[in-house]
Amino acid sequence: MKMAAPGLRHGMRRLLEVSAALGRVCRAYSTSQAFAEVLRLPRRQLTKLVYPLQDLEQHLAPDARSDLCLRVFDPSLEDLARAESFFTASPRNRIEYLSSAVRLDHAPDLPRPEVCFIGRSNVGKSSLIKALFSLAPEVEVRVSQKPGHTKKMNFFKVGKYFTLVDMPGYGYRAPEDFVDMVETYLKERRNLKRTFLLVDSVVGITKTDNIAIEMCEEFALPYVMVLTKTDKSSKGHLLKQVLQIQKFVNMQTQGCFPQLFPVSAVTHSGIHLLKCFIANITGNLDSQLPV
Ligand SMILES: Nc1nc2c(ncn2[C@@H]2O[C@H](COP(=O)(O)OP(=O)(O)OP(=O)(O)O)[C@@H](O)[C@H]2O)c(=O)[nH]1
Ligand SMILES: [Mg+2]
Repeated sequence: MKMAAPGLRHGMRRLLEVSAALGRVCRAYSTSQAFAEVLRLPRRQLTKLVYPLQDLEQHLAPDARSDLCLRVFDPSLEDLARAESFFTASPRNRIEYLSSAVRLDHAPDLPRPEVCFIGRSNVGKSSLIKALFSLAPEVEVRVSQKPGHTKKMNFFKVGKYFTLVDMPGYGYRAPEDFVDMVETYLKERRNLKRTFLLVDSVVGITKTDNIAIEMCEEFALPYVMVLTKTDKSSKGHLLKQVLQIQKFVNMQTQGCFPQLFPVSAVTHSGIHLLKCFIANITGNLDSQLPV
């Protein structure tokens, strides 16, 4: 019998590792159908979908790899499967739109931990929330090609676990009362655990983004940078933008989480990891991961 070529042997070992992981995850949790399908993907596709920064890292020269913070938050496939369950609607886990508010004192009074999504008009905030809720298809999240579509703060309840808030965008066609509404919310919302600041990965950090970054820094908010629309760029362009934004975060910010979260609402790349991060920072993962 012929020996398998080294590359093939390596490939087979990987495949065995993946099926072992799949077995472990499925035994540990009643893994949702959708995530079980993700786990069945070939390794490279799985990495691209679930750990997009690790996928990009493979294309970096060895000396540039240390620039990228990609394992500060490094959950296992088991952690990801657990996080999926919070985002899966069922009669026992109701995921629903709660209410909208234009002023903080109109916001629902909820004891649960909250996270919010801010960013320029059209950057993809509502689309991202819609992608996070893909396993809760009854929740309606409105997206539009026209910038300035979301005019109010929209509150969504995720079971008994946490609340997500979709914000109006800043910049072009922002609502007039934007500053009062959003600044007051960010400054005073007591149960706000983390702010996700969305930046368009095609364009990079703009002047308008800088104003929002300065605001987060000034209020000493813990925030996380999410890079949207990663499906629109070539790998090379995306890599260039990611490295530039990473450099900015390393050199010029205090309150920003060091690891970037590239996502696509179209391919769902990075969405599972972000769900897991949200479950973790709201204190809902059994094994709290260091962040
Ligand atoms: N290709 C691609 N298009 C996206 C993605 N996310 C959003 N878009 C598109 O970008 C446009 C704006 O998306 P929204 O989600 O409404 O943006 P928003 O940040 O909520 O905008 P405002 O509510 O106006 O502040 C829509 O045409 C979306 O289809 C993505 O990941 N990939
Ligand atoms: Mg919107």
